[in-house]
Amino acid sequence: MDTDNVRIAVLGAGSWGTVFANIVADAADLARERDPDGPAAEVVLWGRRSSVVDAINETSENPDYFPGIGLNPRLHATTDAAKALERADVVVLAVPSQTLRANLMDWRPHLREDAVVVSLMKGVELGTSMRVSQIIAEVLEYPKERIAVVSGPNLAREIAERQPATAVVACPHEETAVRLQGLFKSSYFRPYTSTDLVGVEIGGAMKNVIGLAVGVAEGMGFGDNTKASLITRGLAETTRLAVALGADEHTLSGLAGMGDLVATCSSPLSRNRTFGEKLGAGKTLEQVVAETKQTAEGVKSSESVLELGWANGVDLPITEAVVKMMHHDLSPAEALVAFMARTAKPERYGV
Ligand SMILES: NC(=O)c1ccc[n+]([C@@H]2O[C@H](COP(=O)([O-])OP(=O)(O)OC[C@H]3O[C@@H](n4cnc5c(N)ncnc54)[C@H](O)[C@@H]3O)[C@@H](O)[C@H]2O)c1
Ligand SMILES: O=P(O)(O)OC[C@H](O)CO
Repeated sequence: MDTDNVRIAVLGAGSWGTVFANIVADAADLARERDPDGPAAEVVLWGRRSSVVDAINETSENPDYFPGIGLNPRLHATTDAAKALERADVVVLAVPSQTLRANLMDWRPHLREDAVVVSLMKGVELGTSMRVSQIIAEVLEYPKERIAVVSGPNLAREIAERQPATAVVACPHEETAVRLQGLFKSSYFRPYTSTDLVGVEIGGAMKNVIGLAVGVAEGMGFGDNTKASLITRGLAETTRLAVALGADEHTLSGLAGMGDLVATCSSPLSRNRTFGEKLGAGKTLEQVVAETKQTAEGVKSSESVLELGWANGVDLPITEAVVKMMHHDLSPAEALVAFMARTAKPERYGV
């Protein structure tokens, strides 16, 4: 991949795809401002719905997700995936993790053979327990040098408002991560690089599951001690799984681990935390599902994460409680009793 006149396609015009495309367009403007004769990046956003795509092109706004927030006027959108992917050097994926495999099969014929593919997704596939980068590698048959992930404390709405934020761009091939970092760095978005793809992806997927648990605690009326306990033990659980899968434990105390966990578990903007909160406050699962219009990845990924834990001999008690509440009719009150009755242990993350 060359950074000269790079064409970037962002696939998925939901909340994060829209905001990320905007970051990249703003980053390109900044690069142009600094070096008017230098290379220029061009960004195109693919969305399913023509009403959203038309609004972005005509008003530089995504009225469904961020009414009233101006997007970069250079950001162009299309409903034609083939057109978005035409000549795209970098393809950024922002659809729900559970639909990705089918989406990639459709998009595969239009992808350039040498494109770099970047996942913004925070989930683990049901049925296979594959991380998103593994799905990409399998479906597209791309080498690891051309598959990257961006993750971190990135609540889309705050970044739509151009509030300062940080993230991690991870790729086992450091050179790719550094090139992407250059393309994604704007005045308000600061990406760091990492080569620990596994740690970054597991951190992103598991913070959604722990966010659900913290939301349930919030909904049940518990205070900060309970939430801090879940966050801290949630991080221990996340680290345990990530390390068992080959990650560096330090990644989990970074932005894609603790950083994202804290943002998700503290913020009313988090869909996962909000989902859990409604359940904890007494709504039925059916009611909460019906009210949730956007992707709350942790609901489905809790099951695949738990299976990943079982397959690797890793105990994931918070994840297990979440799975029982989300999929096996265990009430939040019953989950709490079972959780607190567990055998006493030392604090180390490894147990
Ligand atoms: N929203 C955030 O703050 C945020 C931040 C970082 C990462 N993420 C991650 O980004 C990913 C996308 O989340 P989002 O927040 O943009 O979700 P969203 O629900 O806001 O948007 C999802 C998008 O995918 C589209 N979509 C749904 N089903 C589809 C299908 N079958 N085929 C193709 N497209 C489909 C929707 O139309 C929508 O445009 C998730 O993995 C999420 O965890 C979200
Ligand atoms: O709204 P959530 O719970 O999907 O979280 C959004 C981002 O992943 C926070 O970093």
